Amino acid sequence: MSKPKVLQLGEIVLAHDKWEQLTDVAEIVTPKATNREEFIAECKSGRFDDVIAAYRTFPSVSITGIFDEELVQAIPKSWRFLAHNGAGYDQVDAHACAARDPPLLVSNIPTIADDSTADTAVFLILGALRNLNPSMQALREGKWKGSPPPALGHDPQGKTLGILGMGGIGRNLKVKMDVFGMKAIYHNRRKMSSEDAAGAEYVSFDELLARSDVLSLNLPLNPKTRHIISTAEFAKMKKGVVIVNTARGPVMDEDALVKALDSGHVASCGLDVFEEEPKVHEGLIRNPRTVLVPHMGTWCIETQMMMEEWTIGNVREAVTKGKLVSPVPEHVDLQ
Ligand SMILES: O=CC(=O)O
Repeated sequence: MSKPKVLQLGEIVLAHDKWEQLTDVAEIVTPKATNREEFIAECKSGRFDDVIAAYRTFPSVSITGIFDEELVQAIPKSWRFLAHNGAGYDQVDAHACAARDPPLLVSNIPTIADDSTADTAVFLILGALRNLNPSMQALREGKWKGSPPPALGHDPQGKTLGILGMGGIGRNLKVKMDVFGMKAIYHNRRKMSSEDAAGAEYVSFDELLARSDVLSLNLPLNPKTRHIISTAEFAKMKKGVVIVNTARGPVMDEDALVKALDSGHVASCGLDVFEEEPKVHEGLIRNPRTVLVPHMGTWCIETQMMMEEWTIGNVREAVTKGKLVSPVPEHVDLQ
């Protein structure tokens, strides 16, 4: 009897053994397509007709494009599960997937990415607060600290850390920054128990903007959070605020950020994510006070291994048991 098919969308970087073991229960197929148009044509050609589950990575969006209604309607009905290797699943329209008949059930990585993403935020907070970028750049250009030396930075001790989006990563970051003496406040749609918020103070959105010395964005990207930080929000912040984003680029209006940096209202920023990755706004590159990292939040061996193994676990569960281990919240009640 032939095995069910699993479609591989993107590379397996580390968990080769676990992926290989999947062939005990499934046949793995890979797309020939290199862009969305070709991928949709390949779906319609019948080549994926026996696929029941797919493994997908963030960069595989270059092959498939967003999993939106058009794509979800083009894939074969046999294809019932989509295991996403990542915490944020903004490249997948969970509502369009749920609305398909039968639904395309989606899973993500629930907590595995919390530590490494929060660690990246710690690095960006310290780098941006201490204004480390100009001297790092000067050193590589053979100019030691540069002449004149860069403006003095600030200590984190005693400063207020505002966390927009107190989920697993926000909470992890809060606990880590306690050690640096920062006082955390947060805003979510709903106030959490003190335990879930790790003791951070709940404030309104406007109060968060007004009180933060460092504002960290830790919320998912969706139509409601797109450009949640823009010109009007920057105007409500303290002069000299530091902005850190390890969530998704489009939660912040990058043009507005560049203007706020140029005017000096925002002192500096630390960014791991950008509005149009891999494109980076020229105004961020030319500004020496920005600390910029090309979406490396989870790019470390231990975390990548765990993320891949977890995602493969979701694929295996789909193939062998017809369900997912960690469906996205919108799909929990669908399986
Ligand atoms: O960006 C990384 C993730 O969503 O896991």
